[in-house]
Amino acid sequence: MTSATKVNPDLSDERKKVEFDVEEFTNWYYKGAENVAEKRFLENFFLSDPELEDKVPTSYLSHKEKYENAVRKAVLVVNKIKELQADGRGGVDIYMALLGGTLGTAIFREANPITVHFVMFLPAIMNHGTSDQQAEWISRAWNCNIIGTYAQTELGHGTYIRGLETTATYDPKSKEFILNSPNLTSYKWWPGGLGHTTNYAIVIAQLHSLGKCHGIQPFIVQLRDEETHMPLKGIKIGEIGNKVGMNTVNNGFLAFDNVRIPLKNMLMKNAKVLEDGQFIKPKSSVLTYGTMMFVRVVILKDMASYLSKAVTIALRYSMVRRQSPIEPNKPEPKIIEHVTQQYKIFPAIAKVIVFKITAEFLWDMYNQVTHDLDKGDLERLPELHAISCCLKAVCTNEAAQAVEICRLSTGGHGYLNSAGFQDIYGMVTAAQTYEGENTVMFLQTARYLIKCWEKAMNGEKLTPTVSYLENFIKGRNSRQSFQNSPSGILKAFQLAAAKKIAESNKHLEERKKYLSPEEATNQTGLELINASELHCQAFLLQATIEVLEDSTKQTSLQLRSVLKDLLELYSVDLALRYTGSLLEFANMTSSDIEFLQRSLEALLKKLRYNILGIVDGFDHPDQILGSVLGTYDGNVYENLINAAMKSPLNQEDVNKSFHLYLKPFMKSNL
Ligand SMILES: CCCCCCCCCCCCCCCC(=O)SCCNC(=O)CCNC(=O)[C@H](O)C(C)(C)COP(=O)(O)OP(=O)(O)OC[C@H]1O[C@@H](n2cnc3c(N)ncnc32)[C@H](O)[C@@H]1OP(=O)(O)O
Ligand SMILES: Cc1cc2nc3c(=O)[nH]c(=O)nc-3n(C[C@H](O)[C@H](O)[C@H](O)COP(=O)(O)OP(=O)(O)OC[C@H]3O[C@@H](n4cnc5c(N)ncnc54)[C@H](O)[C@@H]3O)c2cc1C
Repeated sequence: MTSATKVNPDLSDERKKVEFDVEEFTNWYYKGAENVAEKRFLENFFLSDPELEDKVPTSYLSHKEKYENAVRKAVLVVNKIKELQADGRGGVDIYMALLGGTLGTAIFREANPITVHFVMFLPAIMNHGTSDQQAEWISRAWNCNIIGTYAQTELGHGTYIRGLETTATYDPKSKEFILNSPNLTSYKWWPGGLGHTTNYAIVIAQLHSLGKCHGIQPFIVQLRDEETHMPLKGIKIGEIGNKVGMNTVNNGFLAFDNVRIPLKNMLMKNAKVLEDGQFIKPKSSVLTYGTMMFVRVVILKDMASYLSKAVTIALRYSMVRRQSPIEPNKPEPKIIEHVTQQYKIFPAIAKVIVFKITAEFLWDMYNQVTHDLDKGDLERLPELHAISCCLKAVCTNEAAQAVEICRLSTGGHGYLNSAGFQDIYGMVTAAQTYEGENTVMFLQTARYLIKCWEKAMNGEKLTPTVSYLENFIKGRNSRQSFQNSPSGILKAFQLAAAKKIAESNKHLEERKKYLSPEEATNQTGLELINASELHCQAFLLQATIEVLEDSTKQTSLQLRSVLKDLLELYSVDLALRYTGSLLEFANMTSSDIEFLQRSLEALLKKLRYNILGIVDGFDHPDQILGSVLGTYDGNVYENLINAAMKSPLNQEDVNKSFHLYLKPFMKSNL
């Protein structure tokens, strides 16, 4: 962690003021010293390999060079993982660490080009394949003998997947499916790695058999020859072009012209087609959507990781950058002394902890529900779908906003690629759209909330994430005055969510009197989103309060007290961001707002000298941060000039454009 160079005294002075044991926080954050040791081992194992180091910063590479460099590294990384596994080290977790998160993005900067193979292609075979299909494909895919993608989205449809247009028509004579892209809008568009990396895909297509359409189903399709990598007959394939971020991913397009695949290539764990073409329905049609749910769950953890990098860069920089005297005739202070600067960064640090805790909570819930599904029990599937949709939306939206604020908090230098924000921003903003566009995700949760509301009104028992609606109906919370504490703010959010759900339902029902249910839902969309967001914020706070309470029982008093301050900061900031809803629905008064404002300011002050310990405790080595502004030693000005010198333009004193264009132009103007 410590750098060999001399640490900027401004930063070393700050470190002396931290009142808790940073290593204790690190062990708490990563759930044990063993996990920390493993994390550090992995970081060192991968980041000390000179083959994985970029001689020229990747931002100076062309689109093609970036891609080729990323594929080279992806192969190296998987080979290194196999090396570790041969030594009996690690399992699936190693892959997770390298597909996204901090280690993966440190190596690839923009993204790992084969992430979709591991997080979607393989899980789709595991979730939707029969045991025979798993036996045929899993080990080849796991060993990367074949590399696949998940081809669902088309030029014309991404959200409304029932509207996909690619067809898979069963031919009982040859016992094959014939895949076709009937028009331009049916071209697959976006799948990660599809352009030039993958040779297989899970293709989601409309199944036609015996003259009937049976809706979308997953098929495993070979796209390229395993030796030559040439696209197979009838397959048109390419890359969709460069993007805001994630440029190493090679997202692609794909079209089929009478491509035949055998019957056994439809993934048939749920729905089935028999040899004679008869279609056997799945237990539930939404089981086809399982792979998307898995990724929505892992995205949350990813958001905590990316944001933890952004806040580390912003805070360390703010503790060495000096600008603008606060008192006339006094020296220029560190910019962190400007209270507005503290407000830009401290609440975002609290968010990292809240997102991480909730991500782990959701991961446990996902494992429980999928375990139940394997036994044929689908009861908690709608609840998991609903909570994962709104969490994906809130956490990616908030991470994107917070990363941008962190960038702004570093002024002009933050706009440089070498500051590291651009790559982080590219990753978090992509997640607002992929795996379900966020507005659509909020509406999915709202659909569930309205159903729960109706159930609760009928006196039916609700599942844990919505049980507060029962309490509301029984009138337990409604008369309470607003309490300025995390649990008081939680109650206010639950009350506001319940009232907003009730109000949306009322307006929905009114509209249903003269509109179709679907159009009534459309007209009520703004309120439904609002209800969904309030519900999600309540859940994030509740999960954090419960986990913090439990997990800090064994920690030192000093650490517990800082974590308590961070939880208070998170909840006070949350309440202030939602004063409109809380004033409207949760017995909040204007004097409560004034009090919250004072609490916010007091908490910023209280955390001022401990907050560096938290970002240091995230334990990101300089290579993970990849930022000239965030290095542990705080020598930002040396880093800035060193990074500038790596610009290809700085490798010569005079660029040829001077002789070609500028000189003739400047002389002719004489
Ligand atoms: C550190 C860690 C590193 C980690 C490692 C890095 C990881 C991070 C890298 C990732 C990299 C990925 C790259 C992006 C990969 C793509 O983006 S793949 C493409 C993803 N596409 C989408 O998500 C499309 C979004 N659209 C949809 O999900 C659905 O079509 C919609 C919006 C839910 C609508 O579908 P629909 O059939 O019209 O559904 P609808 O009529 O609204 O509802 C029908 C019923 O199904 C239910 N339902 C809908 N969906 C589901 C579901 N999934 N489950 C259960 N029930 C469902 C509804 O609740 C509803 O239930 P009822 O109310 O009727 O009881
Ligand atoms: C970086 C990246 C990687 C991706 N990787 C993959 C991949 O590997 N595989 C794959 O199959 N796909 C992938 N995708 C595609 C992605 O899943 C879709 O882009 C996403 O689901 C949104 O669909 P869309 O593009 O059709 O947006 P649209 O649905 O067209 O959204 C456009 C607007 O319409 C609104 N809208 C649409 N429907 C509704 C509704 N019902 N109610 C209210 N508003 C609505 C949306 O809110 C949005 O504002 C990727 C996308 C990106 C950006």
